[in-house]
Amino acid sequence: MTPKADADLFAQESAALAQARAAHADPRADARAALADMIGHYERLMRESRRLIRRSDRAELDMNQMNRQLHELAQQLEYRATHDPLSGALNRAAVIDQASACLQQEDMALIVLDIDHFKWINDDFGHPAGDTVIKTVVSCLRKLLGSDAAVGRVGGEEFSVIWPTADAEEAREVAGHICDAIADQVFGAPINRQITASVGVSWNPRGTCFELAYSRADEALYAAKRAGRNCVKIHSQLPPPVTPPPAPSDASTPCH
Ligand SMILES: Nc1nc2c(ncn2[C@@H]2O[C@H](COP(=O)(O)OP(=O)(O)OP(=O)(O)O)[C@@H](O)[C@H]2O)c(=O)[nH]1
Repeated sequence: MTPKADADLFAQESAALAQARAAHADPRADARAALADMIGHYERLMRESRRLIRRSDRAELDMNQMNRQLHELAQQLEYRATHDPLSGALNRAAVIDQASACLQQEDMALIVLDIDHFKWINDDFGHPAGDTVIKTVVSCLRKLLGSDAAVGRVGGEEFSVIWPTADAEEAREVAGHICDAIADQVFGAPINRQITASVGVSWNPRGTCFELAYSRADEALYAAKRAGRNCVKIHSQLPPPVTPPPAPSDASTPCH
C-alpha cells in the first residue's frame, strides 16, 4: 500500500482524532461531539478489522489446504518416479540410486532373482495371471523380509533385494530363504503349479560401484539358471571363468 493510499484510507479517522485532541486540549470545547465522532469511527474500524481478519483466516485456510494438496501431489510424483506401477516395488532407477547410496556407506549384499520359465506361465495361464505372479512374488518378499526391505523390480520378471550386511554368510542365508519362500508360495487359481525362482548373490564391500555389484549378482543368477533353476548361487563361490575378464585391482574400486 502506498503512503498516499494509506493516508486516504484513514483520512476521516485522522480528522476525528485531530478534533478529539483539540477538544481534549481545550477545556471549553464541546467534547461530547468530538467523542461521538470518535466512537463512530472507532466502531467502523472495529467492523472493518473483523471483516479483514475473517477474510485473512479464510485465505490462510485455503492456503493450508493448497499446501497439503501440493505436498500430497509431490509425494505421489515421488512415488511414481521411484516405484513399479504393477507391483509397488522400487523401479530400476530407484534400485540403482538406493544401492549406490548404500554402497557408499556400508558393505552390502545384492540379491537378484528371476522367476523360472515365466514365459510358460504367461503362455499357459494368460498375461493377467503372469501379472498376478509378479505382484505375489513382491508381497512374498515383503512378508519375508519386512515392509522396509528395499525390494525392487528391475526387469520383466527379475527382482532385486538390497541387503546391507557385513556378513556374507547372512546374505547367503537370506537368499536361501527367498528361494524357499517363492517355491512354497501358493499362487492360487488358475495357477495350479509350483513356481520357482533362481537367485544370484553378490556380497560387496563398502565403496564398490553399483555396476560391479550388479554384474556379479547377475553372473551368479545365470549360474543358478544353468545349474537347473530353483537354487541360489553366490558370486564369490563361482568357478573362475575360463578366460577371466580384466579384473579390477581392488574389489572396492569405484567404476568410472
Ligand atoms: N505377465 C507379464 N509378463 C511379462 C512382463 N514383463 C515381461 N513379461 C514376460 O516375461 C517373459 C520372460 O521370458 P524369458 O525371458 O524367456 O524367461 P523365462 O521364461 O522366465 O525363462 P528363464 O528365465 O530362462 O527361466 C516374457 O514372455 C515376457 O513377455 C509383465 O509385466 N507381465
